[in-house]
Amino acid sequence: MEDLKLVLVSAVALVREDGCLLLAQRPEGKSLAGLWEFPGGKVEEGESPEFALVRELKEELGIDVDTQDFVPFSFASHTYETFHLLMPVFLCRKWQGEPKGCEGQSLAWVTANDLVKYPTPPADVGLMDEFRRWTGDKICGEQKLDTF
Ligand SMILES: Nc1nc2c([nH]c(=O)n2[C@@H]2O[C@H](COP(=O)(O)OP(=O)(O)OP(=O)(O)O)[C@@H](O)[C@H]2O)c(=O)[nH]1
Ligand SMILES: [Mg+2]
Repeated sequence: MEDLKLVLVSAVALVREDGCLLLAQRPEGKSLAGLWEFPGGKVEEGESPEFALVRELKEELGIDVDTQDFVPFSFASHTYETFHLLMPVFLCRKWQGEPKGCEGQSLAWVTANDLVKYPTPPADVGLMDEFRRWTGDKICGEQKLDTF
């Protein structure tokens, strides 16, 4: 267990003006295929998590983002069978372009309430709960969706 390699993956909660969150479905042939995840990918040698995310969002979704528009949200630390995943998750509400599944993956804009209908990788379960709470706080705190 202690011999597992640490894999650093950078991911993002892209939140639309109406408060919906973008989920991407892992394509056939990849590990955890069919499960719904935060867009992102592995941080390569010499990259910052933010830069890796800018690159991944261009490759996977065809959108342009500015690292200044990333706000740290949370992170996952999860032991899989063959590696340990450390995944910072940023929040981002501003980007250029319309997200598309550039690698053949399906995309879905999901309300916080509907997140339960989208099965996620084991590492993401707590993060989805956290996102739901975060959204609930925004609405219950008399702040309307347009202040997201
Ligand atoms: N992007 C992303 N990866 C996640 C999430 N949750 C989670 O366990 N992972 C795991 O993180 C690992 C790396 O993600 P990835 O497959 O997106 O990496 P990548 O884009 O660089 O793809 P590649 O390695 O095929 O080039 C995978 O084992 C994946 O299952 C998540 O919410 N988003
Ligand atoms: Mg990826």
